[in-house]
Amino acid sequence: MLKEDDLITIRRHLHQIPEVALEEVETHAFLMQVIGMMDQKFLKILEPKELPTAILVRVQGSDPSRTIGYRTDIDGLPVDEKTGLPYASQHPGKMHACGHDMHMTVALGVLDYFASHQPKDNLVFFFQPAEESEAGGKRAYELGLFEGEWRPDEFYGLHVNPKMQTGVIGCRMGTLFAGTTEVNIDVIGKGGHAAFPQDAKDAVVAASALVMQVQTIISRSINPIESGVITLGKFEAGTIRNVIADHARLEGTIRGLTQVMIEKIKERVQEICEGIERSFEVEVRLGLNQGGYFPVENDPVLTKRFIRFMQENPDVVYEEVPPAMTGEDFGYLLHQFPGTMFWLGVDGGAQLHESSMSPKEGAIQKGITAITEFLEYRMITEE
Ligand SMILES: CC(=O)N[C@@H](CCC[C@H](N)C(=O)O)C(=O)O
Repeated sequence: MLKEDDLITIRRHLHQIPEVALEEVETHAFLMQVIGMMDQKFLKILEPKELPTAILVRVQGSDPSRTIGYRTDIDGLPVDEKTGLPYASQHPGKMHACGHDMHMTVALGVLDYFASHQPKDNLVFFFQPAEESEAGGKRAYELGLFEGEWRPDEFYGLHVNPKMQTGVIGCRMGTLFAGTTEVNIDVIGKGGHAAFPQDAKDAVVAASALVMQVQTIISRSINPIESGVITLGKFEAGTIRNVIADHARLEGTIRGLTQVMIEKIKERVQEICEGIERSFEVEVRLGLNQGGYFPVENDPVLTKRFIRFMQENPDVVYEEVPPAMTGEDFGYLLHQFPGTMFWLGVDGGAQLHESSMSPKEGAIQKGITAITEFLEYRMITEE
């Protein structure tokens, strides 16, 4: 059985080897190594060749009435780590700035427990590549990885929250996280000499106007009682100060707590792009890709039971939370299977995706305890 010190060693190693979506080769190999050291009696492992960095592990139940799924994501972000930790990322420009190293470690701890304490129900653990982009959950589903004995009747998963106290479990009925849509915009103008703007179609000016107009969608086009976000996090254009740029590239993300909100924002972005084309005499190519990042909607019955268990468990501090504008492709899996997503507090100082985000490792054992106790309780309840 993995002890708390082992789990911390595992987490630190995972933290040192972040890999971005669909490139999680070293992470996959290390996860397989740790899983391989567990008691194998009740385990069956699936390494799907169509999604080579994914791993599914099935734990055979002793008297199963259902199969319960538990998902962790495994990818890192293209962020240059600035924590100064002795076990900081060894992969330049990449970091577990979204805490997936913590997610994996908690999942390994829960799996290790059930590998040596046979559960009553079957369990399926899904080590999922590509949460931050490339929709790994949707890919896995569409590849048929959850068919037959791998099909969960219900699915659970967590996300760390650096703004909550270490080990606190946070959840809510209904929508927990927003749905997201990736936005890619290419503004194509005409380059020229900085001194002769009348002969060019400046892509920087057109793209800048586009950025400012897009920001009015939230303040002017949507009901202020409802929630939406549009962030254009990347703007690239130009080569040198005295050449007017012929091309600008914008990349961003739209977020809404309902699909209706996402559709409304998408429609307005499209209209603004058309307007920019006319007013600046440029071409605007808009790409919108939701991929599977649906709003994360918790199942009413399962989530009520989950919340009640956490509220009544003396080993757990539980907090009711508001919905968050973070996205999660677990939203896609929760559209296919009923389930619950929840936060695990890690008191990490900086926010998710910041280069100085540093979760408190005390959350690992607290998370494992809360989840294993919940799963054991779930297995003795009828419905
Ligand atoms: C928890 C978290 O931070 N998730 C990501 C998901 C990204 C979704 C997609 N690639 C997009 O940007 O639209 C997030 O940024 O919320």
